[in-house]
Amino acid sequence: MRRAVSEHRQQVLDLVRSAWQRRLAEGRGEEAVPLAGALHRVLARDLTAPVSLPPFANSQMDGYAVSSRATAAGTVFAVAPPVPAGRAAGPLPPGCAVPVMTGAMLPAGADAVVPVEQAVPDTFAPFEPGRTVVLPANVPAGQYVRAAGSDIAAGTCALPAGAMLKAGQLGLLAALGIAEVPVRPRLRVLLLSTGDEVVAPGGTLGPGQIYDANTTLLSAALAEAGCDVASARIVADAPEAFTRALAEDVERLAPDLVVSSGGISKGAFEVVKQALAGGGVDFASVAMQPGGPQAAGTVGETAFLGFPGNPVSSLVSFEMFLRPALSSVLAVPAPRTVLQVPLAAPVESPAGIHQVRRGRYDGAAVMPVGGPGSHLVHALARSNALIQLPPGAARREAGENVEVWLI
Ligand SMILES: Nc1nc2c(c(=O)[nH]1)N[C@H]1C(S)=C(S)[C@@H](COP(=O)(O)OP(=O)(O)OC[C@H]3O[C@@H](n4cnc5c(N)ncnc54)[C@H](O)[C@@H]3O)O[C@H]1N2
Ligand code: MOO
Repeated sequence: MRRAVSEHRQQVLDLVRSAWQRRLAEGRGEEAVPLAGALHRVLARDLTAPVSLPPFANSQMDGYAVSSRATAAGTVFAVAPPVPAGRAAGPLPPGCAVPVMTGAMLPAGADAVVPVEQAVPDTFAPFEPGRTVVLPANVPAGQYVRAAGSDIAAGTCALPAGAMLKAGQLGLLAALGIAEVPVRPRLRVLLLSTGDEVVAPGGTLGPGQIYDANTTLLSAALAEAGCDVASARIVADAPEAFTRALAEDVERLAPDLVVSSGGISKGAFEVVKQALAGGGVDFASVAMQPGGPQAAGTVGETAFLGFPGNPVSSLVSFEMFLRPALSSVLAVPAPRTVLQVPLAAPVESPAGIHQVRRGRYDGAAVMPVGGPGSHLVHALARSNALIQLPPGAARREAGENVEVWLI
């Protein structure tokens, strides 16, 4: 009896949730990272602004700082010495306009700025005593002034716990002078790619050997999803070697989750199955293609997921089971965008199985790329969408709407 996709997804979700709760219970729920290393991390707690932004009233334009009240009475002003950037402005002398450049501190007593284009003359000349400038009458108070604290006031919440730190958020923290950020830890994952036939890229292939795609593919998928891939290596097709490598790496790296690829189906040399069957890991056949063979459970106290060896099966397993669990438990990564879009060409899928085809979505329709085969990495690389074909229909016609996940 094949296991439903939903049932396996629930098991993976439960495993990830327990792994995460275990991590939090050990008091490893927060870490401090330098601002420069905080991209795509999640804020662990509310951050309060230590200073106001802007920190002082400053000019929004290159122009003349004036007292708005003085512009009601007269339009000719003596030009005072300019305020250099990064220096404190002195008080506004009576009857004067002070040249200020964008961002310069406003002199005390000035409450408005007239852009230089609205002045006569309309360009700045080097400072010289005795120069005058004509400004428009009745300049409104506050014109082109960026008031202190008008963006954020010191002592208020700058970012809430759970905020994803992207360019805008990191820019705010930098502007606030915050150099170190408390972030949630990443799920620590250990990756083991099994197979006597697989050789690391750059190595020499012997007869019957292929390059190891899964270590790179799954490391990238996990990293993109915000996980910390603590170690990723190839393990030979020998159960003792696998058990030893697993025990060593778990001891050394204390991962929250172990992910393996290969060695879980029906062959004579299924290393993961041979090493772990009869323990805390279930070996199941999920009604999904690719990604039918699946393993899930715990090794000791560590969560364990075994993905099938075919590279597309590995990635589809990650997308269908692990990634949604990470989104749900850790709030990172953001769930995939799901769309209902018309098929650009008909597709057939086996009865009773949830098939996941790769496709290219062009903004209007999705075109299946390559066939259903789970070895088709070139087709995968040309795709930007997973086409979900749940059991129920053996054939979908061009123009029929299907669910796609943008990847
Ligand atoms: N009699 C049956 N045979 C198979 C079944 C089945 O139900 N009955 N299921 C098939 C399905 S579906 C899949 S998927 C695979 C899964 O097999 P395993 O997870 O045991 O994986 P392996 O046999 O180790 O490898 C499968 C395939 O993938 C290649 N591979 C493995 N690792 C890598 C890697 N790191 N980089 C690139 N390619 C890799 C490997 O050479 C094989 O071609 O089983 C089917 N068989
Ligand atoms: O389920 Mo396998 O993953 O067809 O290729």
